[in-house]
Amino acid sequence: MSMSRTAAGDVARVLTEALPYIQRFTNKTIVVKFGGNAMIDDKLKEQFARDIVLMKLVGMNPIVVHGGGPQIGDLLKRLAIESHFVDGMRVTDTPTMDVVEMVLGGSVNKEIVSLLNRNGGKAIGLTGKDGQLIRAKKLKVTQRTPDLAKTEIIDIGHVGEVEKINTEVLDMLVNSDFIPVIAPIGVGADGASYNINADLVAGKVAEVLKAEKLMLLTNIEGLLDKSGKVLTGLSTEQVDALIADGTIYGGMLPKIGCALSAVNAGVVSAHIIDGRVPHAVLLEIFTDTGVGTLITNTQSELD
Ligand SMILES: Nc1ncnc2c1ncn2[C@@H]1O[C@H](COP(=O)(O)OP(=O)(O)O)[C@@H](O)[C@H]1O
Ligand SMILES: CC(=O)N[C@@H](CCC(=O)OP(=O)(O)O)C(=O)O
Repeated sequence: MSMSRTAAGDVARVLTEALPYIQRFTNKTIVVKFGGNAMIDDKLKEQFARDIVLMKLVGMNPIVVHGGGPQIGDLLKRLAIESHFVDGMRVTDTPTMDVVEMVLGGSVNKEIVSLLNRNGGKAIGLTGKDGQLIRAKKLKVTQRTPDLAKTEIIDIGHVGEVEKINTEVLDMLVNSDFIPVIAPIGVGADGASYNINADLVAGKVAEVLKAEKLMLLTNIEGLLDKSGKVLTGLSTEQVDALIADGTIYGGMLPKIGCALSAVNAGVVSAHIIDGRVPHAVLLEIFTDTGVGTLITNTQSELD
């Protein structure tokens, strides 16, 4: 197939632009959270898989952590089990936990593994139970009483927080050129299963592996301000103010919380990216045009 001179020029420009990024990120760990909402379109899923495989082929170490909230919601609905959220976390009773484990550890995880493998990668799917990858404990949630007079602890069931990530399993896989695909299910000291928000797992994995980047793919352009405009870059202090005034709420709360704690723990940058944009991952990694919101600890990165 022949190419016009302009098209060839465009391709050459894009490839040249990619070169410094390939050099900068060789051998670096990049944790990508694939959100359940970004996972709905077949074409986007295929493009996502190709982007991850490409990263691996040029020498980066991508690690995928996936969500599956909408997919869990669909099965719960078919089973006529009601579900609701507190601060972006699904209240998880025992029947709900069974469904969460079935959907995240089963169909969703295997679909992503299979997509990566079909596109030339070597992917291995894991839940936090495999090799005790994610040790978890029950998450304690505090909420203000309706009269706002005091805070109280509320029970949201089998929802966990990460206690420890067992990096041994991940190191072993990455050193053998596998792409780990992690479902956000934790295991307690007694073997119990915990439902963990996928953003929180991705953040912790990025922290313990001292990742270069944490990329959170979602179904919105990025972090929006009060007027609905994307905030392209912001520092930790700015985020605190946006939470306090209610601009950040619901599912964005755990996302921002984990992005902040990751950059505070040494991850170079965290990105909230619009997973509805074709090849969003590729654009973020290999081009000068960032997509979405960048959160970093270093002011210079934002200038
Ligand atoms: N300031 C904000 N900017 C953008 N989205 C926000 C903001 N505050 C709350 N949200 C909500 O957070 C959602 C993203 O979280 P969530 O639905 O849990 O995504 P995912 O399934 O990808 O993890 C957005 O679709 C939006 O409804
Ligand atoms: C505790 C909690 O809320 N767990 C999530 C786990 C899946 C998830 O995080 O999926 P998304 O990233 O697609 O939202 C849930 O049950 O939906």
